[in-house]
Amino acid sequence: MRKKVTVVGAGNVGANCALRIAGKELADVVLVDVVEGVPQGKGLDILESGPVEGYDVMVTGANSYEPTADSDIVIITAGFPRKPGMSRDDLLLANYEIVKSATEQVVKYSPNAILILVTNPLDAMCWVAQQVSKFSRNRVIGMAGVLDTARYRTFIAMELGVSVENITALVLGGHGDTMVPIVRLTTVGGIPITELLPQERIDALVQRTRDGGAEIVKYLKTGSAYYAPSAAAVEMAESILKDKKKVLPCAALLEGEYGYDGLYVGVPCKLGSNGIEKVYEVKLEEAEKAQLDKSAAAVKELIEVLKQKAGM
Ligand SMILES: NC(=O)c1ccc[n+]([C@@H]2O[C@H](COP(=O)([O-])OP(=O)(O)OC[C@H]3O[C@@H](n4cnc5c(N)ncnc54)[C@H](O)[C@@H]3O)[C@@H](O)[C@H]2O)c1
Ligand SMILES: O=C(O)C[C@H](O)C(=O)O
Repeated sequence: MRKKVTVVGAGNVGANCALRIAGKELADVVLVDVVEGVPQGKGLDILESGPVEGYDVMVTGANSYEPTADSDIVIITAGFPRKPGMSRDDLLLANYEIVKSATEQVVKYSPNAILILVTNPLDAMCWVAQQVSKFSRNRVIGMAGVLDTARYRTFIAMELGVSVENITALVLGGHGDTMVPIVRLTTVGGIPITELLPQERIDALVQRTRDGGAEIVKYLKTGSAYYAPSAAAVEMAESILKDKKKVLPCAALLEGEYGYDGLYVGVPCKLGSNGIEKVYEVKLEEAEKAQLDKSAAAVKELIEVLKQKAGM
């Protein structure tokens, strides 16, 4: 039977996720949004691209969750994007309400689905979805590390004038200003980046990566990035749908790994048909672990706010 993916939120990220999933013929797609007509119109528009592009899957849109029943994967993109001057954390309480209600509906109709969260602030929204769904941690996964790593790889490739395909890198931690690109494990065609660039250039690329989301917000003014984010979310969905077992940085609920418990933090995970099939614990140097601690503490602070203000 054909796979089914629901994308909640038919805005910039959601619609591009739907388009990419259809384009790769990964699954039938149901787009859901609260705005009447938008998911229906965008769904039909994507469907009508099929004859030209040469894909053949069903794409529909709805304002309710009945049509989403028995989805294999649900990608949650519903919620406000930030505007210039805002941090992702400023979206916490507004997007909490949205993610909570969307998750309740999703779970009702697709109790066996794997959830991929995109809505910001990402790590806190993963926690909300996991608390509400009560799904085991392998089935509630956050998209951030694939995007952050993609940006880091892009900037390195631009700096060195080499193919982005040659850059292997890993970004750990929460999807915020404290994310942790691991320079020590960054290679260019197998060569450590530390042998190719002076420290101050590396530091600048790391900082640009940390500011990567804000850089796009500054250009766009009305919202945030969506082409690279949708590509990243769909890479994760593809690995799950095709049981590819790719090792990708994902926000995962840690249960003691890296010394954290009950927190979503970006770490390398194996993604297969059961969702997160393994969390990899990379040996970190002291300074790297200190940075990761700082990043995890920032995520924890948001969870505390949710516990206090929203009674989660
Ligand atoms: N994790 C990441 O790396 C990452 C990357 C990009 C964007 N984001 C986040 O993804 C979210 C969406 O970004 P966007 O650019 O697509 O925004 P957008 O404004 O284009 O789209 C959001 C959509 O959500 C819909 N929506 C609102 N409440 C809803 C609900 N209860 N049910 C269903 N749909 C609802 C809106 O109507 C809108 O169509 C933002 O929170 C943004 O910060 C995260
Ligand atoms: O920066 C944002 O607000 C959106 C997203 O998290 C991103 O990194 O592009």
